[in-house]
Order: sequence, then structure tokens, then C-alpha cells
Amino acid sequence: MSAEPRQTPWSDSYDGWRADAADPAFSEWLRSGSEPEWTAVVTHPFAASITRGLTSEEAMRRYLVQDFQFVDSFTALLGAAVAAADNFESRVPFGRFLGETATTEEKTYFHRALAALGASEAELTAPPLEPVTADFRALMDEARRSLDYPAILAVLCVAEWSYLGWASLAEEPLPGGPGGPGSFVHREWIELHEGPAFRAWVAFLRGELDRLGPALPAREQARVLDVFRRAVRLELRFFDMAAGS
Ligand SMILES: Cc1ncc(CN)c(N)n1
Repeated sequence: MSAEPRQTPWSDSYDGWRADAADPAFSEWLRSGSEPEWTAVVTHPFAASITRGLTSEEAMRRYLVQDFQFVDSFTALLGAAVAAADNFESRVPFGRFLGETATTEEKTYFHRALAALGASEAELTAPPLEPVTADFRALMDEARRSLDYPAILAVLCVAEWSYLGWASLAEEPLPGGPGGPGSFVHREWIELHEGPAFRAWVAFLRGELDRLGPALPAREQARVLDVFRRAVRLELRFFDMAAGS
């Protein structure tokens, strides 16, 4: 990307500030422009405690109750990606992942995990939202309503790529094994965000940003970066909330 010192996307002028069209790694430009928060998310102590199976049941319940509300807006955002993508080939992976999220994977995981953690029906269906959950849902709803494909991609990419980041730091044996710390709640949450299929999904999201981003006008690139950064900050706040800090 451009070697020029970057202006912030909040500055008044965007002249001379854009990703370099010759460099396809627009997603990496977005990620590195979101430091140090990006690394703080991926290495967050709460995420690390999940990978080690050390998160308490109470903390896991509080986190997953809020995250189930996140997943609701996230699923709607996937639907918007199907609608907003600029070609048929790109719509298909969103549709496939939407189906998995809505039916098999995350949905059954949440029901089983929250039942095992003793969550009430009210916590499952309509819990009081933490401020960060409400803010994250607002950002996703804003991107969904805009039907702006690069902005939608930015939010989805942060959510999935950052989760791949911390989950891929988990070491074998994963939690929840015989005699070890943690339970299936920790292990399956890691497995949902790691492995070849999830890596391919993240590579697809990044590839879409890399395909479209370099050709965007500078002002549009700055706007995508702004959305990306907002999402990264929300991921950080979400883990902070879960950690009780
Ligand atoms: C807050 C948050 N961010 C990302 C993910 C990954 N789908 C999630 N489940 N929750």
C-alpha cells in the first residue's frame, strides 16, 4: 500500500491518501491500519483463556448470551452481502455460510452451550444488551441497510478474520478433553473459528476486499477503513466486556 504517511480517515482532506492500486493486499492495509487494536483483539486475555479452557462457566455464559445477540445481526448482514455482492460467484459463499450459521453450526452450538451453562430462556431470547452489543448491532445494521458491498465486507471480514486470529493460537490438546480443563463449550467455540473451511471463508472475505478495494476512489477507501477500524474497536470492547474490564 502507499508508503505516504497516512492521514486519518477523519481528517478533512483525503488528497494523497489512498491504497495503492498496484498492490492487491487491500485487506492487509486495512488490518495494519487498525493497529494496535487488532493485535489487542487477537491476543486478548479473554480469548486466550478460552483457548486454554480456563474461562469460568459464568464468564462464558455472560459472553455467549451477548454473542448470540451479535450473531442475529451478523446473520442479517450475511443476507445483505448476498444481495449487495457484485456478481453471482461472490453471492454463493455468503449464501452457503449463511445457511451454516443459521441452521447447523452456530445456532445449535449456542443452544447446547447456553443450556449447559444454565442460561435461562429469557437470556437466550431477549437478554438486556450490554452497550457494546448494542453498538456492534448498530454498526452491522448500518452496513446492512447501506447495501454498500465494501462496507459490508469490512464488518464481516473483521469479525471472521479476528476470530480466526485468536482461535488459531489455540494449542493441542484443545480444552474439553478427558481430564483436561474446560468443556465442549470452549473446544467447539475454537473449532467453529479454526480449520480449513473457516480459513477458506476468511480468505474469501479478504479476497473480495483485495479485489475491490484498490480500484476504489481514495475517499471510498478511507470510508472502508473507517468501518473496518470501528469494527475492530468493537471486537476489543466486546472481549473487554466479557472479561468484566
Ligand atoms: C463479537 C463477535 N465477533 C466475531 C464473531 C465470529 N463470528 C463472533 N461470534 N462474535
